[in-house]
Amino acid sequence: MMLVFGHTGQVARELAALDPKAIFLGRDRADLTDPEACAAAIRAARPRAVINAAAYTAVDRAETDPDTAHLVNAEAPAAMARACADLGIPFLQISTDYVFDGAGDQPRSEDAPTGPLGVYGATKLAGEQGVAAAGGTWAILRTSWVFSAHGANFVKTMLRLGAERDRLTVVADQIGGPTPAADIAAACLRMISVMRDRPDTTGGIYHFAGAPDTSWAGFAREIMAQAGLGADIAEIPTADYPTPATRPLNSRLDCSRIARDFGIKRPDWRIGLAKVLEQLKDKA
Ligand SMILES: NC(=O)C1=CN([C@@H]2O[C@H](COP(=O)(O)OP(=O)(O)OC[C@H]3O[C@@H](n4cnc5c(N)ncnc54)[C@H](OP(=O)(O)O)[C@@H]3O)[C@@H](O)[C@H]2O)C=CC1
Ligand SMILES: Cc1cn([C@H]2C[C@H](O)[C@@H](COP(=O)(O)OP(=O)(O)O[C@H]3O[C@@H](C)C(=O)[C@@H](O)[C@H]3O)O2)c(=O)[nH]c1=O
Ligand SMILES: [Mg+2]
Repeated sequence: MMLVFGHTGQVARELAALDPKAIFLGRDRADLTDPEACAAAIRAARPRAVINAAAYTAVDRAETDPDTAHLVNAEAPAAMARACADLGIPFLQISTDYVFDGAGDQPRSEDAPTGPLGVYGATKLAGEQGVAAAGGTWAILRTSWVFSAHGANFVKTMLRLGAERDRLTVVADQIGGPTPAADIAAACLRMISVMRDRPDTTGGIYHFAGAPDTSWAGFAREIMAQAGLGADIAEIPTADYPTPATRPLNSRLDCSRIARDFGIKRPDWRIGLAKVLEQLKDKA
C-alpha cells in the first residue's frame, strides 16, 4: 500500500483518482509543521512507498511566514525521507521550477545551478537537499505551473476573472510549462513502480513539465479560447505586476532525463486543459 502526504491538494486529489487504495494523510492526520509526527506516521503505516504531495505553496504568503514554510517544505520532507530510508522503501518528493533564478532562455537540466528568488523556492530547495542527504531510494520530481479542476490555480483564477472582465493584463515575460496535476500523479506512480524494480539505475532529481513552453499570457489566452470567454489578454512585463515574491523569468525545464529513465514524455498541457474544463463543466 502506498502512503501519500496531502489529501485536498491538486496532485493528491489526482493520485487518489488513480490509486484509490492508497492512504492519504491530510493536515488533520499529519501536520507538516511537525516533521517528527510525519516520520512517525510512516513508521506506523509501514507502506511500500511514500509520496509527499503536501507543501506550503502560497508563494507570496511565504515571504512573511518563512518559519512555517521552512518546516513544511524543508524539515518535513527530510524527516519523511529519513523514515523511508530506515524502512528501505522508496520516497518521492515533488519540487518546483522556483528553485532556479530564471536567468537566460535555455531549458535547465537537473544538475543546473539553483538560485531561488524567494522563500518558497528557497525552502523547497532546502527540502530537496534534506531528501538527498537522507540516503535510501528517493526521487525528486521538479514540476511547474500546476493546474487541475481542484484547489487554487491559475486556470481557475483566469476563468473567474475572464467571466468578470473584458480585459485582463497578464505577464508575458515569464516562460514555462503548464503541467496538469493528473499527469504529475501518473508520473509519480510510474516512477515508484520502476524504482521498486530498478532501485540501482533510477532515482535522483527529475524534471517534468507540460509542453509547449509558453508565457502566463499565452496560457491565459488558450484558457479563454478553450472556455469560450471573450476577455482580451493584454501582455505586460513582470515589472508591471508587482508581487511580494519575485518569480523566475525562465522556468523552462529540460525533461529528457525522465524520458530516458522512466519513458515518461512531456504531456501537451492544451489537452490536459481541455479535460480540466470538461471536469469543471460537470461539477457546475
Ligand atoms: N501548485 C503549483 O503550481 C506547483 C506545485 N509544485 C509542488 O507540487 C506539490 C503539490 O502541489 P499542489 O498539489 O499544487 O499543492 P496545493 O497547493 O494544491 O496543495 C497543497 C497541499 O499541502 C497541504 N498542506 C499545506 N500545509 C500543510 C501542513 N502544515 N500540514 C499538512 N498539509 C499541509 C494542503 O493542505 P490544506 O488543504 O489543509 O491546506 C494541501 O492539501 C508541492 O510539493 C508543490 O510544491 C511544484 C510546481 C508548481
Ligand atoms: C492573477 C494574475 C496573475 N498574473 C501573473 C502573476 C504570476 O507571475 C503569474 C502566475 O500567477 P500565480 O499566482 O498563479 O503564480 P504562482 O502562485 O507563483 O505559481 C507558482 O506556484 C508555485 C507553487 C510553483 O511551484 C510554481 O511552479 C508556479 O506554479 O501570473 C498576471 O499577470 N495577471 C493576473 O491577473
Ligand atoms: Mg498561487
